[in-house]
Amino acid sequence: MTATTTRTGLALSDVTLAFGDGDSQVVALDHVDLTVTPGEIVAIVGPSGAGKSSLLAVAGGLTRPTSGSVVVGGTDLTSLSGAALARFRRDNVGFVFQSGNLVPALTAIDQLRLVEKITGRRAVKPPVQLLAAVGMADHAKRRPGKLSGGERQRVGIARALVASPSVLLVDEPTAALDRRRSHEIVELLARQTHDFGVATVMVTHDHDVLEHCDRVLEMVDGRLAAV
Ligand SMILES: Nc1ncnc2c1ncn2[C@@H]1O[C@H](COP(=O)(O)OP(=O)(O)OP(=O)(O)O)[C@@H](O)[C@H]1O
Repeated sequence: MTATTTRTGLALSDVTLAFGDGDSQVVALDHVDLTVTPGEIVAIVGPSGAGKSSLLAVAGGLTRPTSGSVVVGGTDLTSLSGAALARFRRDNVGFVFQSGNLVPALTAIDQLRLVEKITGRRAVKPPVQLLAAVGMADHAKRRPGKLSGGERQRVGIARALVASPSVLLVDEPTAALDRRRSHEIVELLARQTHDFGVATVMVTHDHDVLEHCDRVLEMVDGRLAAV
């Protein structure tokens, strides 16, 4: 069996996330069900304050839901204690943020090697190959200050794949990019999702890039619905 068929992606079942209580209670996620299979990229759109970032935070084990279950690669995150959850997240969840979130002092290749060092695990593909897969082989020795926004985003995507995560969570990856680069980045995310068999959830305001995704869902008032 390949790694793809043994993994189970992401499953959120009846997830609710509430902040505060009484009159001031805010329900950020309201009985959300979401299953993303390995090799599938799902886009989440929706108005500001609808709960999109909350969904990513809960799916990645950064925030515990008030109720419901979150299963990543077959493990129920709600069953893990703090330290175990942090370890699990490090080894199984990849995050890609708006601007790449790279370490300024490190070259592109060293951003990837740092993850190998921190996790103590060798990447499934060597860092050089991961950089080549995102079209950054020629820029391996450059630091973020010498890269464009799109290039930084590519390195961020390669870095998120180092630990061979079950789940890739992507927040507004095209916010800092022009139209052409936005298409390139989301096409790349979709290709890597399919090639690596990772279950990807991407939050975006950019309706232009939705064509590259396997499924589009809309979040309104903490609820998810098909578009
Ligand atoms: N730590 C918190 N404490 C209290 N309320 C919060 C907290 N985090 C988020 N919220 C509230 O939960 C709701 C959902 O917020 P969330 O950031 O998930 O929305 P979003 O769809 O990502 O918005 P945007 O598109 O503006 O980033 C909002 O009403 C927000 O004010």
